[in-house]
Amino acid sequence: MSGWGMPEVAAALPEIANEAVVASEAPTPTEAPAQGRNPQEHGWVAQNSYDYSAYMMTSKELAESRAAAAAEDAGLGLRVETGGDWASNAAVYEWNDEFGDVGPRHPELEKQLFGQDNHVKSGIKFENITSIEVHQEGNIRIDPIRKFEHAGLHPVMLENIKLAGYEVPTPIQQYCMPAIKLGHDIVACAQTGSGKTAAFLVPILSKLMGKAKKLTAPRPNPVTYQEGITPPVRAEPLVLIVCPSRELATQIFDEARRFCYRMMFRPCVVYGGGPIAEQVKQLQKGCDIIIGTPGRLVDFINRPAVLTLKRLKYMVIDEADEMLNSDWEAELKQIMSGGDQEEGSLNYMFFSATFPKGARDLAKEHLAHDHVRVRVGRAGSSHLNIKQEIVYVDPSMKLQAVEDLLLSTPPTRTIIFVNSKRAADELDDRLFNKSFPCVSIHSDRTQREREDCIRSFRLGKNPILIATGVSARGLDINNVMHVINYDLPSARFGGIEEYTHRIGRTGRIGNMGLATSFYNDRDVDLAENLTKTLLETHQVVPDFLQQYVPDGFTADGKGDIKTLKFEADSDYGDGDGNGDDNGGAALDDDADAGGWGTSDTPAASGWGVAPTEAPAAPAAPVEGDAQWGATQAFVPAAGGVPVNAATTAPVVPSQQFVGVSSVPFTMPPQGASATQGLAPVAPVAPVTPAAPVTPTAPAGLASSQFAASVSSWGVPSPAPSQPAAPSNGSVWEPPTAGEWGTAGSGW
Ligand SMILES: Nc1ncnc2c1ncn2[C@@H]1O[C@H](COP(=O)(O)OP(=O)(O)OP(=O)(O)O)[C@@H](O)[C@H]1O
Repeated sequence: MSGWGMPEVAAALPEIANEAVVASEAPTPTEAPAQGRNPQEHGWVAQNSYDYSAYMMTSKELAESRAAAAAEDAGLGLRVETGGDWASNAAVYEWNDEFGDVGPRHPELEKQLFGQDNHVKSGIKFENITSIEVHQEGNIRIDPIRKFEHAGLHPVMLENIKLAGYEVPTPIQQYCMPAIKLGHDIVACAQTGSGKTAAFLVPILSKLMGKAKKLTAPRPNPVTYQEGITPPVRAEPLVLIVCPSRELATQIFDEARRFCYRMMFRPCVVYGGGPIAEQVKQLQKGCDIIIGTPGRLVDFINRPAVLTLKRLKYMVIDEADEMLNSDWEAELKQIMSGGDQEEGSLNYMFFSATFPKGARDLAKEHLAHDHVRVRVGRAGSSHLNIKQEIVYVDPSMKLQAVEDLLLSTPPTRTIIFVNSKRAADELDDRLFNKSFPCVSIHSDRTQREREDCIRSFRLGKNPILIATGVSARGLDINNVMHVINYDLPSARFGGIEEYTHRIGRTGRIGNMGLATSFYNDRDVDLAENLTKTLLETHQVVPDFLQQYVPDGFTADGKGDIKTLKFEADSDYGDGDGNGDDNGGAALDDDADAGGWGTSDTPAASGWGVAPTEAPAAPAAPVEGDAQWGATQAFVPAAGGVPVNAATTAPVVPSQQFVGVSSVPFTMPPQGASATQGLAPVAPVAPVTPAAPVTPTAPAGLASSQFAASVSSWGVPSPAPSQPAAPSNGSVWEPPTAGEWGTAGSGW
């Protein structure tokens, strides 16, 4: 991959509209950070602890306190929730019966919906998204649109698209908009962060708009509505969107709130954990678009006085491969055909960034014969805007490694993935006690805690989020510049698909991002697919993965990526006359290359109503435990100096088996910190780097720009007999002048 220059990185770290968010009450970490290892000295904001007292409040007390918090957010130009509490109560455009076809503007709401930081803005590498080859399969071929203006959208929808800041449609949107307009069912696969939500929401709403008054169910007029007095109505939605996690459901709801602006469609969201009574109240005001997690949807489908699907016109299954895995089978069956919808008059749509063959076969059972199949790139592929670093970290060294990493990277919103709830709790504790502004989320947390956590991460109050993989899918948060796989997903639980979803939390919609994954000998089951993924996206393959580089590729990753075989190819075998057709900009005449993705077992379940998580990984041994180290365990001393655990003597460079070092990371220029709400990066004295490799500032960059913290994080097994060649990412090298990592350096 070509190097990223500092100007690009600086551009990827946008200007801060609102500088520092004042830390509420600085908590007292139980350990004082060691000299030079205080996160605040490295530009991270002070910690904001959870307000646990909020979880003990009555609903009334909570509503008051939330209203105050919402007012504070409003001051920052950020999202305001009416009712001041649950995400499901967020403001929607309320339609007055007096309106004609389109409602008048509402400046305050407009600011809330389309304001500065409420969703991810497209980045400077947008063309990397738009230039990916698009493949169509099956009998129906769609002529893509190249501009929103060519999609035959309702004028108010075009205005909303402008308000959202979208200029050109992404490839998946180019195909889905005309396909939906023509009335086809769809199965669609496109990279993370490539605008799949708008690809279905925009054309569906626009198409329904023409017949809105005829199609929508009667509802109370919001102007005269009085809670407890106005008789409630039954929700009779036209569109149902199912997705696997509560966070994703509320996020799609937010997108629906944007695109329903000035239209008569009223969106609602239902999800587990939130109070049913509140959600019922919303449904009873009328609901045309319902978004939900499977368990809660089934709950409501079983209450026909509250919800009926008899008017339904569109059913969208987002994160379809996840939803079609057996963990959700009963719920999905009931949602898809167990309500009172008329199957024949319904359009089904399946969307995901990964789509193993087993899931595609299941999806076909619901799709009309003449459905449209479109995929952007290979199903499950990642894109070039995410720089992927795989570093060897002995399990006993992970904590040290993650600290080093956080101290040597610019403070930016960072998501750290772990494989179990316990690991999330533990890592949160450890980092919090070292003064890192972190929060954590997993399925054992109450819904209130989950919403608070995401909110505080979104606002940049706590810009480090520790999460189990269940949060991987769909989360779309502005300026997440770094994803760290503290644990890599095991092949049994999500494997390479989950890896793709996790790293896809950064580098969205043309923005650039970095994904650092800690690899060790337990991750061998992922090694082959991981290596192919690195090669496919022109990333550096480190030494310890070289043995998985397929024939035809050189050690530095050169080779024909079309020859990379991922397990499953086109759904249409040879000889059926319906082969893969490339509808994208550049023709790819090798239909076998890439294909739809792997046919691995479906990914582990998300965290809707019946979450099942990957079982806890075997407990990591205590630091220095020889079991997980290779021939030597290097224990970095304070300040990151590697020492030999056995002797505690500093390691002499020529003796050491170099694992992977934390490579100094050039700090962005002042004022270009990535995280809204983060304190501006203060110039800090670099942590004194020491043997074995002394980072020297590349010419043209002041050494104070480095937050250097060099340590050794373990040794790959089998350990190389010689220090690894410095060309493949496993040994630290100073970045070349003006570059933020090159193909030859660690970062
Ligand atoms: N044409 C566009 N131009 C600019 N921004 C866009 C466009 N389409 C969508 N976006 C924005 O891009 C971001 C990512 O979109 P979205 O969440 O739909 O991605 P996705 O493909 O569903 O990703 P994932 O697979 O991770 O769920 C959103 O913030 C969305 O508002």
